[in-house]
Amino acid sequence: MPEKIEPLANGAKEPVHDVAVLGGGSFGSAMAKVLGENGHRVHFWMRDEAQAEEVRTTGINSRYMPGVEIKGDIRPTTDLADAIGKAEIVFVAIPSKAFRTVIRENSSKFRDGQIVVSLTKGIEAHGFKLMSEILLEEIPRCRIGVLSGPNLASEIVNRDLTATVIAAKDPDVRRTVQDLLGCEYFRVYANVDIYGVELAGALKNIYAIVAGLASALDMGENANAMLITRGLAEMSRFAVSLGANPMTFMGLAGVGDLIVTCTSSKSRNFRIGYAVGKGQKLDDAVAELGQVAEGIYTLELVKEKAEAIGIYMPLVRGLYEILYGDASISAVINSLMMSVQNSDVEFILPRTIAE
Ligand SMILES: NC(=O)C1=CN([C@@H]2O[C@H](COP(=O)(O)OP(=O)(O)OC[C@H]3O[C@@H](n4cnc5c(N)ncnc54)[C@H](OP(=O)(O)O)[C@@H]3O)[C@@H](O)[C@H]2O)C=CC1
Ligand SMILES: O=C(CO)COP(=O)(O)O
Repeated sequence: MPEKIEPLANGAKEPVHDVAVLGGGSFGSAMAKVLGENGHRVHFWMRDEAQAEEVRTTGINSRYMPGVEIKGDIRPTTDLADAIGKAEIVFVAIPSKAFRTVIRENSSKFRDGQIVVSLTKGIEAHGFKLMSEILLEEIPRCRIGVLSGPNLASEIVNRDLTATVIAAKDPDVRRTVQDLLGCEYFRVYANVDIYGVELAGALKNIYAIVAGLASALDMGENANAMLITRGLAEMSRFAVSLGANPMTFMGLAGVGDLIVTCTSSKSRNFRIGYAVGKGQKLDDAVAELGQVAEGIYTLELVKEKAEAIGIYMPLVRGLYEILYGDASISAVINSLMMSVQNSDVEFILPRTIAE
C-alpha cells in the first residue's frame, strides 16, 4: 500500500512501493536499479552474503555489473522470506534451472493476491514448463505476470532507451508493473498472451546462438537477415502449435527481442555461438562466460519437444547437431540451404511440401 509521496528520478511524484527483486545477477541488478531510481524501496535478494554486503556498502554488484551504482533505497538481503514478506510486488530473475526450487522452498511466504512477475527467459527441463506455469503451480493464490522484451541488462543500467512487455491476464497487474517500472528511459507495453510472450523470450536465445555462429563465420548481412527471419518463422510455428498467439511474435517480446539478441555481442547467447563458431568447445565457452546463457538448455528441450509434436525446426535441429552432435558447421549450413524450398509466411501460404 502507498506510504508516502516522494519525487521520482524522472521528476514525477508516485507512491513509494515495497518491491522485491529475487536474483542478484545481471538482470536482477538492472531491474533493481530501475526500481530504485523510480523511488521504490527494493528488497534485493541474492544468496551470497558477501555480495549482499558489497551492494549494501558500495551500491555495486561487481561480479555481475562492475562499475554500475545501483542507486536509491536498495536493501540487499540474503533473507528471502523477509524480502517476500515485505514486498507488495515480487520480481523473479532466477535462472530457469533453479527457479522452481527457490519458489517452492518459500511458497508459504507469498501472500494471497501478491503480484509475482517472472523476468526469466527459460524453460524447465522436466515437463517443458514455462516460469509462469511454475508460479501458477507453486503459488496459485498469487497474481502472475511475465516481463520480456529486448532488454540487454548492460544497456538498461546505462539508462539506454529500452522498451519491454508485461504480459498478464489481470489488468491491474499490467498497470501496476507499467507504473512501477516506466520512466524516461524504460517503457513498458502490455500484452495478455502470457504464453506467447514468455515462450518467445526463451526461444529467441536459440537463434541468438545461431546468429553468433554466423557472425563468427562472417557470413554476411543477407545471411543474418535470413537467419533472423527464418528463426522468427520457426519459433512462431512452434509457439503457435502450443497455443501462443502468432501476433505476439510481431511485438517487442517476439521480433524485438530476436533482433537485439541476434545482432548484439552484448547477448550472452550470441557470445556462446560466436565462441563456438571460432572453434571453442561449448563447455569452455560457457565456463569463460561465467553467466547464464539459457539458450543452450532451451535448445535441447525444444528439439525434443519439436520432434515429439512433429514441428519442423531445421535451425534448432542444425544447431543441436553442431553443439551436441558431431556435425560440422559447413555440413549443417549446406543441408539447410539445399533443403526443400518452401513458403515464406506460412500464415498466408501454408507449407505444403513435405521436408
Ligand atoms: N542479463 C540480461 O540481459 C537479461 C536476462 N534475462 C533473464 O534473466 C534470468 C537471470 O539471468 P541473469 O540475471 O542475466 O543471469 P546471471 O548469470 O547474470 O546471474 C545469475 C543469478 O542467478 C543466481 N543463481 C544461480 N543459481 C541460483 C540458485 N540455485 N539459487 C538462487 N540463485 C541462483 C546467481 O547467483 P550466484 O552469483 O550466487 O551464483 C546470480 O545472481 C535468465 O533467465 C535470463 O535469460 C532476461 C532479460 C535480460
Ligand atoms: O534476453 C536478453 C535480452 O533481451 C539477454 O540475452 P542474453 O541472455 O543472451 O544476454
